Amino acid sequence: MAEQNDTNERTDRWTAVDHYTFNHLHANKPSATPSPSSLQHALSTSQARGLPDIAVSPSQGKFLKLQAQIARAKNILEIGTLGGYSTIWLASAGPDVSVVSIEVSEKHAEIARANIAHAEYAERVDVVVGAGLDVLPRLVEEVGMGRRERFDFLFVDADKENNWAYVDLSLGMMRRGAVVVVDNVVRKGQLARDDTGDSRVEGVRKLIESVGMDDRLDGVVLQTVGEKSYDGFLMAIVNS
Ligand SMILES: C[S@@+](CC[C@H](N)C(=O)[O-])C[C@H]1O[C@@H](n2cnc3c(N)ncnc32)[C@H](O)[C@@H]1O
Repeated sequence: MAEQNDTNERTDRWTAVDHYTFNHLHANKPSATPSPSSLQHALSTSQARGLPDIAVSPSQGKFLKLQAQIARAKNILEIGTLGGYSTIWLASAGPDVSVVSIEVSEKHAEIARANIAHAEYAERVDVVVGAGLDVLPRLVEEVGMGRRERFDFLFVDADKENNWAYVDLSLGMMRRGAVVVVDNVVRKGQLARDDTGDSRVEGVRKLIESVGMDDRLDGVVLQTVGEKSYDGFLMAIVNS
């Protein structure tokens, strides 16, 4: 029965709503930023180069852009670049926005840089190749030495096992009132189970429980459905 979704898989209805709304609110709008053609280019070159189809959806990308604008973010940190699709959305939050995006794969980073350049954001985006756990301490040191500004916005979308380590490390270089967004935290509802044996679910549970115990952060999880199935974001604000 079409209206039911017992397996939590994507449905045509969720996809149709995403397409309908995104087409009206962005893709068919002449003034849309980033340009729909640059977004499509990023997705099609990523697919042609064999990257997995695990970028945020168009509507989720726009949500990230709007969240960054609401936070008046100028310095954005992203962990997990893939082909640069979400990076392009984040860079589009304003002409004075800079993005540092950390990616462990040299190949992904190379594709991302080309996609970001095609979208005309290369001057404001630095794709850093390396494992998040190696790169973040270097950035913390640079911020501590005053060689780099504090970040206003963090988007975490890499290996889920290290979600909390990424947020914990990044807090040392974020300003008070900064926003943290972590993708893929609901995982088709597996989040509420403690017996999955899935290290990614365990990574997300550690994130949720750690944020809940940490007075530096105030957070919430929003469940989402859409063309990328049933999942959700953790959003938090940095209190201190
Ligand atoms: C879900 S994809 C990112 C999607 C991208 N944020 C988007 O929406 O367009 C996850 C990316 O994280 C990268 N990654 C995995 N482990 C990592 C690590 N330890 N450090 C940095 N990046 C990592 C993967 O290579 C992959 O490109």
